Amino acid sequence: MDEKAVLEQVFGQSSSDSEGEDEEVQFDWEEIPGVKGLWVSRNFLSPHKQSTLFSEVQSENWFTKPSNNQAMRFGDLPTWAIQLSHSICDSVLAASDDDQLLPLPLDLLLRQPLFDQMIVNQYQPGEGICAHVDLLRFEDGIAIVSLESSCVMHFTSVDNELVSVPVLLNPGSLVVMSGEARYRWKHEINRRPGFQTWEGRELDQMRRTSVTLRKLCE
Ligand SMILES: O=C(O)CCC(=O)C(=O)O
Ligand SMILES: [Fe+2]
Repeated sequence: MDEKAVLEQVFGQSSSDSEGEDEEVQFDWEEIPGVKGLWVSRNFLSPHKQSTLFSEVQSENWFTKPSNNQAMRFGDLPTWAIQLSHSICDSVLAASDDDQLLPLPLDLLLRQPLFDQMIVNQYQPGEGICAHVDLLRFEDGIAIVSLESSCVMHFTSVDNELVSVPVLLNPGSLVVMSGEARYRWKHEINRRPGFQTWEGRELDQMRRTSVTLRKLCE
């Protein structure tokens, strides 16, 4: 049985086979050259799905003033986050092809639950996150969904700080990191003036909301 058939037995048919056009899981994965294990899907969420997800986040009432900028959940995630995890799984699955690498390795994709920890960040213009490798208390296989404003996330090699790879995270995009990308590269969002340039142009900064999903180590 091929890989896709195994996955469909475990998860059922991916929603891309069964739902309407707007629900279709996009198949636009891009492997970032130079950073093994780093993949981006730029059209992961349609504009309609982005606004639905954003409303779901806002209706949690976590971000009632700008100084409240982060919410964390462990264990049981809200229903919308579980649905988001399923969409991530479907999207990775949709990339499976006979001899193509999957954006997330199969053993990570098959674990249950796929994610049991979530951080939602809401960054005002100018705010970002310092270079870091995610804590080792989290397993391999991390996903980040971006909403509202684009930003450039820089990946810097732990072994050679001079090597920095910029990745554009547009609203509706999904990033997954595993293996080297997760353990051997730091990621950072520096939104101070001069650091958010893409294709020679400084990005217009607005508020940015991100949903990061991870799995705690057993
Ligand atoms: O907000 C983001 O896009 C990244 C968040 C992150 O890297 C983290 O919480 O570890
Ligand atoms: Fe991180």
